Amino acid sequence: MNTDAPWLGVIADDFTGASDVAGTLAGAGMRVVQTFGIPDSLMQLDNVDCIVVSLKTRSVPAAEAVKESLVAARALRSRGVQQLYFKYCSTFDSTPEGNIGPVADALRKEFVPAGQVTVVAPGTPALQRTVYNGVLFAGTDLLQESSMRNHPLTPMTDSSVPRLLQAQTRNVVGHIGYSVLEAGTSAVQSRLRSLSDKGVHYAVIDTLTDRHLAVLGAAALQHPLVTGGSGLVGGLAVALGLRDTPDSRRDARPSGPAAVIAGSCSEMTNVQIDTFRQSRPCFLVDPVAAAEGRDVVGEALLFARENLADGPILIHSTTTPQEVSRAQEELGQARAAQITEDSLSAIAEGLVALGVRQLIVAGGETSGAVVRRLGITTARVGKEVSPGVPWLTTKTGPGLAILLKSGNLGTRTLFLDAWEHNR
Ligand SMILES: Nc1ncnc2c1ncn2[C@@H]1O[C@H](COP(=O)(O)OP(=O)(O)O)[C@@H](O)[C@H]1O
Ligand SMILES: O=C(O)[C@@H](O)C(=O)COP(=O)(O)O
Repeated sequence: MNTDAPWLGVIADDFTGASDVAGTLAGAGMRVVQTFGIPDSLMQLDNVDCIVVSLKTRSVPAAEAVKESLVAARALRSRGVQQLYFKYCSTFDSTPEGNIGPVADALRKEFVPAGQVTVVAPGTPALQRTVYNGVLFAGTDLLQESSMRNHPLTPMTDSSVPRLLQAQTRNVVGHIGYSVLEAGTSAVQSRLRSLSDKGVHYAVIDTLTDRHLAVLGAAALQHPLVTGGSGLVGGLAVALGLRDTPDSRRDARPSGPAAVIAGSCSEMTNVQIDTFRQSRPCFLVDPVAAAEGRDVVGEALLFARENLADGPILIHSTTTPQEVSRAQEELGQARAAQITEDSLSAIAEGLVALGVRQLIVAGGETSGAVVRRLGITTARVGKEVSPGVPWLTTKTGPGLAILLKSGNLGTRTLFLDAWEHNR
């Protein structure tokens, strides 16, 4: 695609979710740039098909999330993007107050013609997230019975997407079942029109397969605003017919000393750390000890100095749900998260000063804290190591190959073998 203006402008509510969507678009042959924070008008973002803006708005107060998302959307529109995409988690990570509903409401109000329904499609089959009769599944588990029920910041205890969204908005939430998706694009378009005519503002869409997402992508291609997980951007790309345009994957990526920083307490991150630990050294950062005044940053960097020369190292606060509860009881949820994020981002800064040039960060909030601390504002999106997990090459801040891993994404050996994909 060679028009001057980018086709798609994505507003992602966390940094790993942004990487996920950026990797999906790059995998579909798009030229993608990922920004961390809102791009100002001077930022060079030329010759791209998609701009993915990473925000850290999933767990902040709703009013703040709305304000930032609107500014991001306006910045994207001022660069001529044809379609806006609000990317939230495939497990609909949110609280009863938001922030998915309030942000979507605000974007609708400014960018969607009155009376047009907006698509809501968290389902991302490539990540084993499917929506059936409006109910969200993570693999074979109902969302509320999956490990997401124990998330430190956004525990998910209901699986019904219409019910979750309706609690967050005064707008009317409807649903389109998978049989309509099976019937094809015209059937979906006509059902979307009929929901609009009935005064419905949001249509939660069943998505069980990539074929459903391709059908939905074709049906929603002309919508000024689309919302969902990373699956639907793949559907839009298929509908647009884009394949194999020259992309950024030939960028030379930095190599050199390698480290993992993990603040994600998700099930898969725990498994990935257990796998790494069998052959490589790990260091645990305890937020309670940090709150008591222990120099966890200094200790972690001493560990790094002693081990970096031998190969990748891992520094984590990742722990079991029981240990997270213990820290939260001691410090409060917000303070435990803040201390952890502050410690891990200071450690990341120290690691870069020690010469680390390949960095994996596990966890969306954690990635937000680390990337901000390192002063990185843009990155070119490259090879996916596994679905939703691409290497990025920083264009500002320290020259790094950086991989931002969502809590539950990636294979169990990711921390050991991702480095081979950074070539
Ligand atoms: N040991 C811990 N105790 C309490 N909170 C923690 C601990 N380790 C990490 N956290 C916090 O849990 C949150 C994990 O969220 P995030 O980084 O987005 O991971 P994920 O991608 O798995 O959702 C972060 O705010 C992090 O600071
Ligand atoms: O949609 C997804 O599953 C991911 O892109 C995502 O947003 C995951 O968030 P974190 O688990 O908080 O990294």
